[in-house]
Amino acid sequence: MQNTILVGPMGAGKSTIGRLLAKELRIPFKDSDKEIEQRTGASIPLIFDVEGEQGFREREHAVIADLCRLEGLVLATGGGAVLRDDNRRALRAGGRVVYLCTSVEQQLDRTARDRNRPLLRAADPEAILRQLMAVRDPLYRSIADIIVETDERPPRLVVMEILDRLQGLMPRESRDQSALS
Ligand SMILES: Nc1ncnc2c1ncn2[C@@H]1O[C@H](COP(=O)(O)OP(=O)(O)OP(=O)(O)O)[C@@H](O)[C@H]1O
Ligand SMILES: O=C(O)C1=C[C@@H](O)[C@@H](O)[C@H](O)C1
Ligand SMILES: [Mg+2]
Repeated sequence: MQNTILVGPMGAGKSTIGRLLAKELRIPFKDSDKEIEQRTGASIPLIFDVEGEQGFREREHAVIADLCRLEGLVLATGGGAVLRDDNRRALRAGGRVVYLCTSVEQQLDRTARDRNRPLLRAADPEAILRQLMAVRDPLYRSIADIIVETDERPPRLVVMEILDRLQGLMPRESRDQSALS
C-alpha cells in the first residue's frame, strides 16, 4: 500500500490530521519531527540551539529518506522538509502527497500557544511565516497530488476530504498522460 504524505507550513495541521487519517485508515502514523527527536534524544528547539538550522536539516534529510522507503503509512513532515530537492524527490517517490494549504493568519493562531517551533521565536512571527510561505508554497505545490484547504475547517472535515479525494485519484502515470493529450 502506498504511503500518504502530508506537507505544508507550521500550523497547517500535518501532525493532527495525519494522526486522525492514519486512525481512519487503520495504518501506522509517523511524524518526521518526532522521529528526529527520538533518534537524536533531544527536542527540536535544542537541536536548533546546538547545531543550528543546518544541523537540523541534515537530520531531517536522513529521517525523510528512511521513512519514505517504508510502505503503508501516513507520514507527517516538518514544514521545511520540502526545501531540499533530494527531499522533494524522496517525498514524491514515497507516496501520494497531500498539501495542507493554510493562510498565514490561521498558522499564527494555531502556533501562538506553542514554544516548540524555533523559527517562530523571532520578534515578528507573522513576518517570518509570510517569508517562509513565499518561498515554500511553490515547493509544496510542485510535489502535491492533491491540495486541501484547512482554513476554518475542523480536522475531521479535512480528513474526510483527503479520504474522498485520494479515492478518486487516478494513478500518476494516467494523470500525466491525460495532461499531455
Ligand atoms: N483544521 C484545524 N482547525 C483548527 N485547529 C487546528 C487544525 N489543524 C490543526 N489545528 C491545531 O493547530 C495546532 C498545530 O497543529 P499541528 O501541530 O498538527 O501542525 P503541523 O502542521 O504539524 O505543524 P509543524 O510543521 O510545526 O509540525 C494544534 O494545536 C492543532 O490542534
Ligand atoms: O517550517 C519549518 O522549517 C519547521 C517546521 C517544524 O515542523 C519543524 O520541522 C521545525 O520547527 C522547522
Ligand atoms: Mg507537526
